[in-house]
Amino acid sequence: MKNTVSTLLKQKQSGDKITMLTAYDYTTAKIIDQCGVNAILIGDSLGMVMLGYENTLPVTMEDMIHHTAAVSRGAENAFAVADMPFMSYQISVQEAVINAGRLVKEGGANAVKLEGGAEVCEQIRAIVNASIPVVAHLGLTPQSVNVFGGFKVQGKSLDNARKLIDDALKIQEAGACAVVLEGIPAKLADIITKKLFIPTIGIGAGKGCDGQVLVYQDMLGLTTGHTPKFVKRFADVGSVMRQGIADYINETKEGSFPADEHTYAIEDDVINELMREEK
Ligand SMILES: Nc1nc(=O)c2c([nH]1)NC[C@@H]1CN(c3ccc(C(=O)N[C@@H](CCC(=O)O)C(=O)O)cc3)CN21
Ligand SMILES: CC(C)C(=O)C(=O)O
Ligand SMILES: [Mg+2]
Repeated sequence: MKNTVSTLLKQKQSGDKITMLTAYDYTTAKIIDQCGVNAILIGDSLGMVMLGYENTLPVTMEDMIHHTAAVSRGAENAFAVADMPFMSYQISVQEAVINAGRLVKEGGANAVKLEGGAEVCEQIRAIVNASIPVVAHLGLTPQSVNVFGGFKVQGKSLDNARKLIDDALKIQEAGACAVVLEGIPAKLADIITKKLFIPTIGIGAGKGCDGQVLVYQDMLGLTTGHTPKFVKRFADVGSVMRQGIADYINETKEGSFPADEHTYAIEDDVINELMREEK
């Protein structure tokens, strides 16, 4: 059965932790969906993990629709949430509604996610009024990387923490159905989670949140280089891939691949006739 906004709300109420992972393509979405993950995020992190950009800022609406459509076709049960890319919702409320609508209409998303608090409440209200569920995103909001001066933990000072609590209440009041809390102290996330009736989904925000989200390449050991402190590697799929690819190279070079079982046969009289003609 397809998960919905009310499934997630009931999970908060009953204390059943919400699981969310990112996906950017059909094959991966299908595996994640079949495992029983509650929600799939088509994150604008795709700019970094799928397209190789330095940050999420270059990601376009076309990129998001392309990947969201692929994931939606694989998300049979999981609630599919699509990120609104940088500059697709900041300029005006009208543009925000148009772009949210495209992610649902052309991408098949069940909800959209956008970054920010008080400053995007008008957009949240308008998108929700258009019958599109909105997930908010507070704390280390990666689209603000140039303001933060890097991917830095937020909400450590009293003023900043107060602002985040206030933003959380405001986005809830504006109609958000859930909120991602990213890169904030666990004890602050606990306070916000207790104050809100909508579910909080944490990434680098501790175990007190109503759910967790991770980028799947991070949790499966597919990403290299610096990984944020909040990443746990649940498997080392990167090593499995490297070994499989090394074996393919070796067996192809030495001639043991392809074997008879990977090869198509032809009737003897057909091949004999062909060979006679070739002589
Ligand atoms: N692969 C991947 N995983 C993610 O979680 C992710 C992306 N990409 N791209 C979009 C954003 C960017 N994110 C990031 C990226 C880096 C840090 C990071 O390195 N943080 C420091 C915090 C240092 C501090 O302020 O104390 C860390 O060391 O954890 C955090 C979030 C989260 N998102
Ligand atoms: C890290 C998550 C929350 C995200 O916004 C993304 O993957 O883009
Ligand atoms: Mg994102």
